[in-house]
Amino acid sequence: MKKIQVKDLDLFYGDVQALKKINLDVERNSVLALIGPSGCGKSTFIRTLNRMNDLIEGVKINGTVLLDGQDVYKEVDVIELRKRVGMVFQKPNPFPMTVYDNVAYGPRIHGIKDKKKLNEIVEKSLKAAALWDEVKDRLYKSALSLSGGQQQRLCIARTLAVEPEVILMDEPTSALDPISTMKIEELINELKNKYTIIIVTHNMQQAGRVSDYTAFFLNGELIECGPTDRVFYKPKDKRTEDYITGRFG
Ligand SMILES: Nc1ncnc2c1ncn2[C@@H]1O[C@H](COP(=O)(O)OP(=O)(O)OP(=O)(O)O)[C@@H](O)[C@H]1O
Repeated sequence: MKKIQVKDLDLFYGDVQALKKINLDVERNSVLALIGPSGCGKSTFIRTLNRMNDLIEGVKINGTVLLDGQDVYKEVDVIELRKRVGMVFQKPNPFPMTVYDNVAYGPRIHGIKDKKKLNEIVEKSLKAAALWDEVKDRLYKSALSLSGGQQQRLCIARTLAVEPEVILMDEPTSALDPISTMKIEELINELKNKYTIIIVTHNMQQAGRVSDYTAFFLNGELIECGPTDRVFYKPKDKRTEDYITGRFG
C-alpha cells in the first residue's frame, strides 16, 4: 500500500479554490518534490496532509487523504496525526529554549519523563539530524545562539524526536546558505531510508538532487507527477516543460 493516497482533493479558502481535484499517491521511503510557480497551491497541499489548514478560518476541504489507508480527516486523531506527519518550515523556528529542550519538547508532551530516556532521544535525534557533533557541548545553551543552518537541522531533530513516519518540508533551505543547504540535502538523502519525505522547493536543481518523484502544480491543479528523471527529461505536459526550462514562473 502507498504511504499516502490523495483522492479528489479540493480545498477552498472561502470562495477561492486553491486545490482542484488533486489525485496523488506517495511511495513509502521516497522523497517527493512539489514544484510550481508561486501561489499554485504547494504549501496548501502539504498542509492538508497533517491538517494544518484546519486552523484557518473559512477553509473547506472535499476528498480524501489516506495515511496507510486511514482517512486522516475521519479516522485519525489530529494529535496522533501531527506526531506521525511532522513538519519543517521555511524559516527555522526553534523555540526560545535550550537546544536540549527543543528536542525533548515533543517526547515530553507525549508523556516521556524519564531523564535517561530523554537523553537518549535527544542524542539520537541530533545525530540523525547531523547536528550532534556541532552542539554536543552546548546542549544547555539557547537554540537561538545557533546559526541559521544549525537551527534548521535542530528543527529537523525536533521533528524526528517524536518518531514520525512522514516529514513535510516547506522550502526548508530557502533561508539558508549553500553549505547549510548541502547539509540538509545530504540529510534528506539519509532520512528517506526511514521516512517518507515531501519537500516543497522552488529550486529545480534541488528537486533534481534530492527527490525520487516530482509533482508539478499549476493554479491549484496537479499537472503531472512521476519519477523525477521522467518529469524533468520527458515531461508529458507542455506546461511542465515550460516551467522546468524556466519559460515561466
Ligand atoms: N490563509 C489563506 N487564506 C486565503 N487564501 C490563501 C491562504 N493561504 C494561501 N492562500 C491562497 O491560496 C493559493 C495557494 O497558495 P499557496 O501558499 O498554497 O501556494 P504556494 O504554491 O505554496 O506558493 P509559494 O510558492 O509562493 O509559497 C494562493 O492563491 C494564495 O493566495
